[in-house]
This record gives sequence, structure tokens and C-alpha cells, in this order.
Amino acid sequence: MTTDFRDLSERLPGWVEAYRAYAAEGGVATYIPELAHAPQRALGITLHHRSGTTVSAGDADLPFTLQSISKVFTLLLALMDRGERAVFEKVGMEPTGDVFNSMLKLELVQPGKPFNPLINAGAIVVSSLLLGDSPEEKSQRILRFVRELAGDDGPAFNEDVYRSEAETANRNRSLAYFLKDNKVLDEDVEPTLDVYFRQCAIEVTCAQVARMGLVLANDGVDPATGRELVPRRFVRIAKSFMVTCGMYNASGEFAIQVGIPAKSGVSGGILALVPGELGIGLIGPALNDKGNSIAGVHLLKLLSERYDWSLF
Ligand SMILES: NC(=O)CC[C@H](N)C(=O)O
Repeated sequence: MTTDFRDLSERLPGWVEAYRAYAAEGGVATYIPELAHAPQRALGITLHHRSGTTVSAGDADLPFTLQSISKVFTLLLALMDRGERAVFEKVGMEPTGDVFNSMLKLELVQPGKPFNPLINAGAIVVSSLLLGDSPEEKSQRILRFVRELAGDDGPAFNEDVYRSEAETANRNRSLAYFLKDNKVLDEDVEPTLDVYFRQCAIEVTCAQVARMGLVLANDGVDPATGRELVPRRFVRIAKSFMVTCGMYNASGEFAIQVGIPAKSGVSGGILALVPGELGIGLIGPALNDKGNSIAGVHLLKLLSERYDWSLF
């Protein structure tokens, strides 16, 4: 079934207002100090259809940082830079069932290769594989790629969020040193983390994220120009990871309740897509106990049920 955009544009503002109430049951992330300033009750969404039609509601213009959503795009870039074999020599293809910054399985399963590219350990390794002579060059390449998919030069590094994370990231530092010790990470720890913190701090809006989702929904082809931005095979890999690992250790539940590829970040952002049809960008900073936007997940469940989005 195709989504009825007329029905959607009539009802979406009301749904968003009603669903803000869920924020009271969650809380904004505070372990990156700068994220603690986010407005708890904010909720915004943009849906971008392949035909070019977009619908937005609520706080869709509220800027937020990509955080873990960036992991999808560094994975795509690493696949384009290095090819499938080189990437999957360093990182696995399986969900962990653990929280995104867990250390647990790195030591349990030898040779210490991260289970997948969407957990922090996996994403840090993926960032180390990107082509570029310096952390600055790698970061600029990521930013350029994000802007290309967003169809917009708006995305930029939020320096405050970047600094705030870089100054406090004891957990990510320990993951990276552990990976280095296991020889899974070949590059030096600090320059690699610098790339990782910068990609997480790319600031976007719902419309930009919806456009990025739309390119993935469209198998890597820019719907406006017909140009292939990402090979279809790599988009398929990214969408598969989004379904199995994109919502952290709530990915199974999300597949049952919503049933579409999605990736969340601790800023409360979610990128989602209905294959062949549309891209979604969402922000709702209050998180549930698994670290996903609490109101956002409820809203996506409602939309998926109403417009019959589930792939399953
Ligand atoms: N879940 C997330 O969004 C994690 C990203 C965050 N920058 C971190 O590494 O902790």
C-alpha cells in the first residue's frame, strides 16, 4: 500500500501534539553533557516521498546531532572506499543484544572483532577504515557525503557537542584502546576517535535526515537527479543492519512493532525509511530505557500501522 500523503498531512500535526506526552516517561541523554540541554518535550518529524512531496509536523526545524545515525553513513562510505571484504574482515554482521557501548562480547568472542558496524566498537573500527590522510580530511569526507545525501549544504559540525563528547568519552576511549590492543584497530586511537566524535556531532534537521533516508529507500539513487550516490548492494547491506541492529538492543521489538529499517541516535534522532517509497527524519530528545526516542518510537508505530508499512 502507498502512504496517503493527504491523510498524513491532515492528521500528523495532531498526532505529534498528542504524542509529546510520552516524553514525560523518558529522559534526555546526559552522559554527553551538551546533549542534556535538549528540550525534553520536543517532537518533530518530516516525511519525504519519492515523488518530491514532503510533510512535516511539530519541531521538525529543531537542529540535532546525528550521533549513532552517522554510523550508517560511515559504513556506506567505508564500503565504497575499501570494499566489502576489507570492511567485514574487521567487523561482523550480527546483532549483540547488548547496549550500544558494551564491552562484554569484545572479550568473550575471539579475535575481539566487534559484532556489527552499528555498535560503538564497530563504528569506531569502520571510521578508522575511511580514506583520508588526516582526521580532518576523513571528517570532511563524511560531512560532504552527508550533505550530498541530504541534498543540502546545511549539515555542519556542532563544535560544542563535538568538544563535549571528546572531553568526556572515557567509555569510547576504553573501547578503542581495547580494539587497538586486539589489533582490530590498526590506526592510532585518538585520531580515530576524533573522526568518530565529529561524525556524531554533525548537526541536521528532520528534513535533511528524511532526504538521506529517501536516498536509501530509493536504492542509493538521488530521486531528484537520477544519479547513483551509493551502489545498490551497499544500500542493501546498510538496510539489513538497520533492521537487525539499528535500534540497539530494541531492534527485534522495533521490527515487530514498526517493521521498517531505522537507525536512532542518543540525541533522540531517528532516520527511517519505507523502501521504494519514502524517507523519514524524526527528533524527540527524551529517550526510553534502551536509548531510543520514546515518543518517536510510539509515533512510528502508529504511522506504520495506519499506512501498512511493515515489511514483514
Ligand atoms: N547511541 C549513540 O547515539 C551513541 C553515539 C555517541 N556519540 C556515543 O558514542 O556514545
